Amino acid sequence: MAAKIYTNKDANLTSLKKKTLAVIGFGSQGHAHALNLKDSGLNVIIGLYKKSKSREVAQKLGFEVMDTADAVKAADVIFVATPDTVIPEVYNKDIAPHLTKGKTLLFSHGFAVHFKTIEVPEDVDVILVAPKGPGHTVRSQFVDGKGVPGLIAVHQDVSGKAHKTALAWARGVGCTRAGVFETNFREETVTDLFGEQVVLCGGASALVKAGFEVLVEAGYQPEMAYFECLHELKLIVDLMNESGIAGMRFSISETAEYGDVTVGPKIIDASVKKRMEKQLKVIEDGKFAKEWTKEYETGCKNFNALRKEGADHQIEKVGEKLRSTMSWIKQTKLKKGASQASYVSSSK
Ligand SMILES: NC(=O)C1=CN([C@@H]2O[C@H](COP(=O)(O)OP(=O)(O)OC[C@H]3O[C@@H](n4cnc5c(N)ncnc54)[C@H](OP(=O)(O)O)[C@@H]3O)[C@@H](O)[C@H]2O)C=CC1
Ligand SMILES: CC[C@](O)(C(C)=O)C(=O)O
Repeated sequence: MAAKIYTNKDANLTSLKKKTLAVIGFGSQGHAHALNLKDSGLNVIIGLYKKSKSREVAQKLGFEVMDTADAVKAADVIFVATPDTVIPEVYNKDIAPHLTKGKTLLFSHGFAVHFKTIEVPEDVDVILVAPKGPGHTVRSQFVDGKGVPGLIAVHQDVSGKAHKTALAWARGVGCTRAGVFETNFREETVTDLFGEQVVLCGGASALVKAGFEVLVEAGYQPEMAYFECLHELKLIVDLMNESGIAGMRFSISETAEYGDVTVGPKIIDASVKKRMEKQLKVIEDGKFAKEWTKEYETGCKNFNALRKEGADHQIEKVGEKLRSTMSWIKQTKLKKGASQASYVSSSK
């Protein structure tokens, strides 16, 4: 049987009305859920640590900001929106001690629960609402009257209402405008990690950079390489997003289409697929989660070096120059150390 896709007609906000919703962390997902839920008419408070750079941003946006433990005490539903690696310390210190019977714990990624970096008590509901898009897009789409599709899952249903709560939250953040699909924590966690590593973030950026480098190293202008390998990628992906790969092929030239179907599979060939399968196993058996947790716990030395290498790449400098003439492209100047929530689409 085909899986049900929930939309606005299947979901209402009733089970969240008269409840206090705490969003712990005010970063990419946190600010988006908090603002969208508030604009949906719900009562949202923010929990942060004392020195958080996002306290002031959240206050300016009209939220009551509390210390994490106080927000957990005051709330009926607690959305844990801190980085996955930080969840264990925040959870053990400020969340778990105040998780009384009847409360609901909510995540937007199943990492901590599935890989058991935390232990949840038996007497609370544990649910997942995972928008399938970056937090800033969850907010900007909502402000535009649209929504990012999402996943819901129930890990623990003590109240018998966990599914309803998840659907109501998905409605409040705008996901049911686009479509919500039910899954479980394992499937969400594994597929999300696979997608972001192999295709969406890791795969796409490595493909773009490799194409850029091949052209530049062969003596072509970096500007040409940028347009061909990065700028136009969005335009092609937009067509795929609107009407599938077949729809994209309808718009491109026949010459491009012939090259697409004959050359593409030689570049992304069976050996690439084999490595994808291998990475899926690494994710499934928890090796990736272990590696990432260890990297975080030992100071992120390798991660920071790779981040710097990426930020210093020639493609970033060329891109900044070329984007400056296209006023309709949002010119986000990323300030090191700034709150994720400082790049925010305004309230309705
Ligand atoms: N980024 C995304 O689009 C997506 C994220 N997710 C999931 O959402 C969750 C949050 O990730 P993301 O939004 O990227 O996180 P961010 O890094 O953008 O934001 C994390 C927030 O947590 C705050 N924080 C850090 N330490 C603490 C603490 N000890 N107590 C309270 N708050 C703290 C940070 O404070 P400060 O502001 O001071 O830095 C920040 O506000 C993760 O589970 C992630 O997997 C799921 C789907 C997509
Ligand atoms: C693609 C990255 C993502 O999985 C997402 C925006 O959904 C993430 O965790 O940030």
